Amino acid sequence: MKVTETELPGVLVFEPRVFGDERGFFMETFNARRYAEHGLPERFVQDNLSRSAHGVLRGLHFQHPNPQGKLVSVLEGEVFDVAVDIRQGSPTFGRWTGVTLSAENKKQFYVPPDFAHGFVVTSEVALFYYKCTDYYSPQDERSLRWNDEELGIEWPVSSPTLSEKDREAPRLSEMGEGELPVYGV
Ligand SMILES: Cc1cn([C@H]2C[C@H](O)[C@@H](COP(=O)(O)OP(=O)(O)O[C@H]3O[C@@H](C)C(=O)[C@@H](O)[C@H]3O)O2)c(=O)[nH]c1=O
Repeated sequence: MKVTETELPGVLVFEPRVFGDERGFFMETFNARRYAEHGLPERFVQDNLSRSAHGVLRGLHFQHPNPQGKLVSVLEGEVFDVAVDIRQGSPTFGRWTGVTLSAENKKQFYVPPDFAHGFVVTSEVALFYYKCTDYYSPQDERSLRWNDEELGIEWPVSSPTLSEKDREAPRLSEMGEGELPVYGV
């Protein structure tokens, strides 16, 4: 398994080993012991699957309190996936990093707890599959504006399809007292 660090400490790209043969291929999509060697928690408690059409953008999402770390991947199609450091006081506060995930490249992206996460679909359809370190908590879920100028995320799609919640999401500077996580807490 190849593991690549990004410019945001803790945000990692995994490329699992793929065993191809005349039947097709085999790969381990998660192995608690091996992923823990790279700092991931051994315990993931919820798995999610979403299907989206080309140009759909889901995000930027986070839970506070009760944050979720997410190990995300694509089973069909292709997305551009983004993690944003929203921890107040972090040396990399407000910075983002992104990676193309596809069924073909089989990359996985680890977005640690307290980072905002989002993706946009660049193929006709995408099946997006991810593991979470904590449970969905509707009262704690928050959305951050996908095109906040302060973040300057270079999305490959200019007029994405958004949920109502994501269309109305506040910018980072508009987040209220106690709505953002604090670095090191
Ligand atoms: C995320 C989630 C949603 N739901 C329900 C609530 C709602 O009625 C419906 C659709 O929810 P959403 O619109 O929030 O789905 P979606 O926009 O796909 O939300 C997801 O976006 C990506 C970017 C993430 O990082 C995820 O953590 C999650 O926030 O599914 C659950 O029951 N459990 C869950 O874990």
